Amino acid sequence: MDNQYSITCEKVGKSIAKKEIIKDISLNVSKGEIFGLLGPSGAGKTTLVKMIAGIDHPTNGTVHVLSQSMPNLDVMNDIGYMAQSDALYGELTAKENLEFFASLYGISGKKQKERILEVMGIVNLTGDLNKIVSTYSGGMKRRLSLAISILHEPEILILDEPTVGIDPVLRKSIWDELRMISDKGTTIIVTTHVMDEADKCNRIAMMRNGSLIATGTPNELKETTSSTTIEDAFLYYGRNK
Ligand SMILES: Nc1ncnc2c1ncn2[C@@H]1O[C@H](COP(=O)(O)OP(=O)(O)OP(=O)(O)O)[C@@H](O)[C@H]1O
Repeated sequence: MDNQYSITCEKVGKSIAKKEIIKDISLNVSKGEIFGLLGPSGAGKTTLVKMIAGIDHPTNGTVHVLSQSMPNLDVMNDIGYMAQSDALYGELTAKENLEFFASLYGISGKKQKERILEVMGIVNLTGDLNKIVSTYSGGMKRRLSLAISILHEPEILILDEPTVGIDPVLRKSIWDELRMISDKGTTIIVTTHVMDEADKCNRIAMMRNGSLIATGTPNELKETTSSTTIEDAFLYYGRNK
């Protein structure tokens, strides 16, 4: 196994109830990259990231994360996963939510207190630490979910539509946070259907109907298709593949 990559998918396929949802996907993600999976609703982004996160099995092919074949319980401790819908305890405060998840990761005592303050600082929610989560706005919940996913300082961060339903100002602040996290060496996979977000990734894989239609840096994809925007490049590949 070539371990220059943090994540490798080789000929990955997934069928559910005889329907082929993911078709023959191969991709590599390098350490410290922000890798975007871009595609319309139903393209298969969530299904693919669940297999990378080790929550689901491929029907065909292999997924390796940190050189280990997935699913693998040990590697799952090195992964932070933020699902599409927030998995938070609404009746508890943000601090209580963070304490619960920190305990699950075996972070306790002084380290737990420090880390909770650190991640809430990163997502700009320090002043809201003691508020009940059900009183949070949608954007605040998304940011709290992000804080939880990075609590244990995972090497790999998998974010399924982290900015869906979030206004442009908050979206920018989340992207600034992601850039900061990746600069520290964390490998990030992020799914999105927002074309201008894809432009912020180091590399993108464009998905449609369960297949990859193109992979490259945003500039490569635009230059190869003589497009000025990622949206035009996506439309080009959609027409021609
Ligand atoms: N458990 C399941 N049973 C049957 N079909 C499923 C199941 N999970 C996903 N699918 C189908 O697989 C396809 C891909 O779904 P997936 O959620 O991976 O897409 P997506 O690109 O993440 O879309 P979105 O952006 O809307 O979340 C869809 O057609 C969906 O209906």
